[in-house]
Amino acid sequence: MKADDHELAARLADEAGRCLLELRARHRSEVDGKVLGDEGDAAAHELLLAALAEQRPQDAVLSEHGTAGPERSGGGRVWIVDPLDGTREFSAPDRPDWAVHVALAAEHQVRAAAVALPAAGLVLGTGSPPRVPAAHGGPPRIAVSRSRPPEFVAAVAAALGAETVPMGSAGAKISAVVRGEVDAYLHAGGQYEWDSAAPIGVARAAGLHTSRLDGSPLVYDRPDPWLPDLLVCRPELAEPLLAAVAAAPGTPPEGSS
Ligand SMILES: Nc1ncnc2c1ncn2[C@@H]1O[C@H](COP(=O)(O)O)[C@@H](OP(=O)(O)O)[C@H]1O
Repeated sequence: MKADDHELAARLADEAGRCLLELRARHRSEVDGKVLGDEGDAAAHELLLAALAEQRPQDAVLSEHGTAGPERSGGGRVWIVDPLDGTREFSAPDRPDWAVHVALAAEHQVRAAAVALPAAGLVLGTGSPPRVPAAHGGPPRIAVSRSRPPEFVAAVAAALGAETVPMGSAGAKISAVVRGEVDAYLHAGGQYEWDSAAPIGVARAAGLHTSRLDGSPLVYDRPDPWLPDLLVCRPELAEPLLAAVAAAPGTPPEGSS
């Protein structure tokens, strides 16, 4: 770990977020959503890869849009980045639920991370971990994908007397747990390491529970970046949520990789 890895993660997430905001403002009325999303993905990816090549030339990089730097070597330093998480939401007018993810993993764990929420003017990072607000006291609120909520989530919510809150972007949903806007985020059905590495790093640093849906730890920098399910929640909800997931019909088989 270098002393300023936390600071670098936060600065790069912020810079990529500003680039995306500027692009979105400039092109909003001219191009369709798909083109805007593709341009945003490419611009933020190039910015992050150029900055990491300059600042950390000896580290490997795994981005949603390609790899760079030295080969990944089981457990070495690797930056896992998602230049634009929530591309669909970025491409829609005025939606705030999209994010930039920058994480550094070593020994298969996230060691430093930052998530920019550019539309909210926020960067959450491990350098000064956010404080999770006190529980709101009402029924638990579970964030789920807007477009692909897991089928079993209704049964899980019913078991806990919880309500579900559809939202885009894994980073925005995990940040919503960190910020106390919801109490949990549950995902199944598919995702890659870059979708969760940075926000999971921030959530852990903030003291939240993070795991796979079978309760096992989230492991990063594996040869195959497929990481299909996860749970982030307030610590007191982990046990009841994991039990409800295990009991719900149609949940992923244990340890599904
Ligand atoms: N079943 C699935 N398979 C692959 N990726 C998925 C997925 N469900 C969600 N994701 C990815 O996870 C991120 C958050 O999705 P959602 O908003 O539905 O929760 C999105 O990343 P990108 O926007 O970076 O592509 C999306 O592509």
